[in-house]
Amino acid sequence: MTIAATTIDPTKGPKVNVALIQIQAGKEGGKQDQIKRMRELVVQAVKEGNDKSEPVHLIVLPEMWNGSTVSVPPATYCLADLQLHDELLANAEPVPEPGQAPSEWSPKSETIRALADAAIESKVWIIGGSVPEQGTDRLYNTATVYSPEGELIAKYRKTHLFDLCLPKMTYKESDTFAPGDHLTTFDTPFGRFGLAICYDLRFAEIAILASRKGCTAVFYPAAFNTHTGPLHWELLQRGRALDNQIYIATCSCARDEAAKYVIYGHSMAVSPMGKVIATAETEEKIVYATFDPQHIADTRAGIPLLTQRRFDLYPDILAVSEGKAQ
Ligand SMILES: NC(=O)CCC(=O)C(=O)O
Repeated sequence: MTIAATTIDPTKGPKVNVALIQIQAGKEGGKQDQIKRMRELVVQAVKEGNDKSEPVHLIVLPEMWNGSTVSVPPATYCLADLQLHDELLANAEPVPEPGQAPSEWSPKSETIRALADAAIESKVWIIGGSVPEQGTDRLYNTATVYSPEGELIAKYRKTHLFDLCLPKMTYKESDTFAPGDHLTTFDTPFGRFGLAICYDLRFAEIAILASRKGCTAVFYPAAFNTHTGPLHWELLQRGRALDNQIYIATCSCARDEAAKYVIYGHSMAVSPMGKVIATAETEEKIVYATFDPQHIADTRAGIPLLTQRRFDLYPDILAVSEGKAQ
């Protein structure tokens, strides 16, 4: 397998200003309250960017931010609590396909429509975090992307589900959700970007492929946990950025210490040199970062990983894992 490089060039083009909205989810109120808060924060991010003369081009929301109750917070997929399934079903909605006209969207797609409206209202690109998608027969953990015209540009169903068995916690996201079956990149006037969700960050291949396809950055809407977060969260992001010499950005929900699943927070942007360029603590906050193609160029010129890669020496990784090659 040759992972072909692309002609899309992340070392050229305009800078892009991003805002990562670390929204508080699930503390009180319901889905409509979450949607209302999301819209306020999008407006605030755009205003703050304009006030600083650094207009925000692209806004990111976290994983499962549209959840509702105190007792069963979003991103709590531990099916030891059977209520959870009902909760996710209650918040789930159909997610249209990219390119489908908004007039054809289901009236039940409330979060999707609100995200599209927010993009139009603020004339900004939005990565709408993820929501529970009601598919024809299964639920998916699905992220979406909107243009400033409110078009649904891309849709990504989490491909690696959070099934973890640690001494202090067991999660089996795959009991609730079905995995997606394809990876996603999307194009904007300021470059190509990769999109994945939370636990996907642990799978290096997604960022490798995104970088080979010419992405400037990979975005991960997320809701990491407080057991693994302290050791792994920043390390994974810096590793993904450094290996691929691209930007990496995560957007988490804010922390609620009283929740059953305590979210780590610490939304973050990391440079191609592996430096944390912007981050939050645990509270609700908007994190701002600028991605500069020239910095990608300088990093790649100084440490020429791309031209030194020896694909002639690397075996066909997929074939090896399938037992078709050694
Ligand atoms: N929502 C998730 O995918 C959580 C992933 C996580 O916490 C991890 O340790 O991995």
